[in-house]
Amino acid sequence: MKTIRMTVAQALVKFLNNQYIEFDGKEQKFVHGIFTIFGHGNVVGLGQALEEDPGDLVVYQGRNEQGMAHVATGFAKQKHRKQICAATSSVGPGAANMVTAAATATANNIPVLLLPGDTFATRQPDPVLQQVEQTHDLTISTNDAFRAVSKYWDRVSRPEQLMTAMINAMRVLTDPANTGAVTICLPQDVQGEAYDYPEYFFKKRVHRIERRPATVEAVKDAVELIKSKKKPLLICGGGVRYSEAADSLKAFAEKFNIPFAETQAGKSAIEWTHPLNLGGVGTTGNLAANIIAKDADLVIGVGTRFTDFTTASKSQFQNPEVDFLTINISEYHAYKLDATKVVADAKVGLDAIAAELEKIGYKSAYTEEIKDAKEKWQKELDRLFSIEYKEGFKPEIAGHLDEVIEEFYDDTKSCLTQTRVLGELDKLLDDDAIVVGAAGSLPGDLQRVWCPKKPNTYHMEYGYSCMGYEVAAALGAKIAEPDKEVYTFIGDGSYLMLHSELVTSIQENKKINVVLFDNMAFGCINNLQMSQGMGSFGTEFRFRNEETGKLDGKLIPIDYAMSAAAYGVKTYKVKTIEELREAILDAKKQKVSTLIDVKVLPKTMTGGYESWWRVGTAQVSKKESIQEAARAIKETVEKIRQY
Ligand SMILES: Cc1ncc(C[n+]2csc(CCOP(=O)(O)OP(=O)(O)O)c2C)c(N)n1
Ligand SMILES: O=C1C[C@@H](O)[C@H](O)[C@@H](O)C1=O
Ligand SMILES: [Mg+2]
Repeated sequence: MKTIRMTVAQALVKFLNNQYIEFDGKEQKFVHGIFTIFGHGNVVGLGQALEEDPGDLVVYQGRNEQGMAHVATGFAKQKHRKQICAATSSVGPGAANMVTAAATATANNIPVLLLPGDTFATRQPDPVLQQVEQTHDLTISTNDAFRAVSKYWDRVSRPEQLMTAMINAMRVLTDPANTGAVTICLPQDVQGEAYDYPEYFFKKRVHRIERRPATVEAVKDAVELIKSKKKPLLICGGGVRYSEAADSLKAFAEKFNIPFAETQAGKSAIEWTHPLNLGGVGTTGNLAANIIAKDADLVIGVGTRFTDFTTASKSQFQNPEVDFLTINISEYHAYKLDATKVVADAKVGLDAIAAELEKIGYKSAYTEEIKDAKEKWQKELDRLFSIEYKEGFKPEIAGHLDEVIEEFYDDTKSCLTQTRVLGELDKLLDDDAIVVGAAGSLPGDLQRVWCPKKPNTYHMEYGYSCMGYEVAAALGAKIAEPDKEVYTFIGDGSYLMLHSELVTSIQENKKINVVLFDNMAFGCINNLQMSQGMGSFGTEFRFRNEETGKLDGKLIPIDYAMSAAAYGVKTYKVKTIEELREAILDAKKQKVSTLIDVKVLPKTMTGGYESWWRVGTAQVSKKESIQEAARAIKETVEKIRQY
C-alpha cells in the first residue's frame, strides 16, 4: 500500500480538493473554498496546511465566525446545494460563534462544512486558553454544542479517524434528503500530527446526487387521490429549486390546470407572471394564494417542510374534504399531515405522476377562480405599492402606535412607507438581480409582494429566520453568481445584529447592495406583541428615559450611511421616492458594495391576508386586551388540525 505522510490538516485539505459531485450527468468540484478566522486552535494546524498547499480551495478571511459561516451557507443555497464552502474557527468562542450559523444551515437543509478547532486530544496542557472545563465530563468541549444543530458531527481525536469522518461528512453533505451543517471538530494537537495516509484516501471521489425514483405503488396512490379531487393546489417548496424541478412543476400545473403557491424557499422557482402562480401562501402569504388554499380539496406539497408559516399553524386549509399529498425526498417531511406519500426526488416524482394522470385525462375543476384570485391580489398589490404618507394617514398596521408615525417623521423627515419602497424597488432592480433576506418584517412583505421575473432570484432564509444572515448571505450569493447584482433587504435590527461581512465584500471586491429599512424598531415583533394585546414594550429603539427609568425616551437616530461609508462602502441616505430612484440608479453603476439607508415609517409593512399564526399568548393577565387575545387563540386552536 502506497502511503503519503502528512499532517491531519494537510490530509484534510488534500481530501477536500478531490471531492466532486455529479448531478444529471454534469460533474463539478464540490468544495469551492474555505472561510477562516485563525486563532491558536487552528492557525498552526489547518492554517499551516492551507498556507502550504490550499490546492484549488479559495481561502477567505471572515470577520465574525457566525457571519462567515452564513456566507458559506448563502453560497451553497444560491448554488442549489451543488457546491459548498467550509469554515474553520479557532477553539472556544470562535467555535461557539458558528453554532447559530450551523443551526441556520441545518434548518434550511443547506450543506456547510464546519471545522472548529478543539481542545487538546492528549489533555496534557489542559485547561487550554478558552477551554470551558465541564467538571462532570472531561470529554465535553464547546464543540459539543454543535451536536444539537448538525446533521453529522464528529471529532477527529486520532489522525486515522479523519478518513471515516470525512467520508461520512461527504455522505451527508451530498445527501439531498438529509443535508445541513456537518461539523468535524479538530483538536488543535491532532491537526498538526503526522500520519501515513493511504494514497487511496485522496483519489478523486465523485458523489452522485441521485434522483430517487417514486415507486409504482406510490405513484398509483397519488393518482388515485388526485383523480378524486376537483380543486388541488400545488405548493412549491425549496426542494423544487434544489432538485431543478421547476420545469416539471410548471408542466404539471399547466397540463392539469392546477395552481401553485410558493413557500419562502420555493419562491422564484417559476416566475411570478405565470398565470397559475399564486405567490406566497400561509401566514406570510398573499390574498390570492390564501383564498385558493382555504378552498382546496387537495394540497400537493412538493419539496416543502410544511412549516407553521406555510400551513398558517395548520389553519390555512379549511375545506373539510382536504387531503394532503407530499412529494419529498425526505421520508421525514413526506410523513407530515397524514399525507399520501411519494418519497422521491421532486422532478422524477412529478414526472411519474404526470405520466399516469395524463393517461386518464385528468383536469382540475377550476374555471375562473385562479384568474379572479390573482386579479384581486394585483389590485391589492397596486394599492400597497402606492401608499403615501399624507394628511390623515393611517398605516397598514393601524391602531397600535399611530402617534409614533408623526414623531418618526419629525425626527427623520422621511415620508416613505415600506410597501411603497418595495413597489419602487420591484420596478427599479434588474430582472435577474438576486434579492436576499431572512428576518424581521421584510420576509413577510417580500413573500407577499415581491414579483420575481426570473428564476432563482429570490433568496430567503426562513427556516431559521436568523437575524444576521442577510448581509453575509448576500456575499455568499455574490460569490456564487458574480455576474448578477445582489441586493440584501434588511431591517435596522438585523443590520445592527450582524453585518461584519460587509467589510469582507470590500476586501474581496465582491459588490453587494445593502438596502437597509430603518424603522427604529424590532418592527415585526412590536406588531406581534401589540396584536396580542400587549403594549409597546422593549421593541422600539428608544433612549432610556431618566424620568420614567424606562426605555421610553426619544427615538435613537442612527446614521447608518455614515457608518458604512467608513468601511469604504458607497452609501446613500433616502427619505423620498426620488432619492430612492437616484440611489438605485447610481448604485448600479458602482463597482464597490453599496448601502442605501432608507428611513421607512414604522407600521407601514403589510398585514396578514386570510391567515393566522399560533403564538403563546399569556393565558393569565390583568389586561383585558391580552385576555381577549388569549381567548381568540384558544378558539381557533379548537378548530384546527393538531398535527
Ligand atoms: C438571531 C435572531 N434573534 C432574534 C430573532 C427574533 N426576531 C425576529 S424579527 C426581530 C426584529 C427584527 O427587527 P428589524 O430587523 O429591524 O426588522 P423589522 O421587523 O423592523 O422590519 C427579532 C428580534 C431572530 N429572528 N433572530
Ligand atoms: O419571531 C419572528 C417573527 C417573524 O415575523 C420574523 O420574520 C422572524 O424573523 C422571527 O424570528
Ligand atoms: Mg426595524
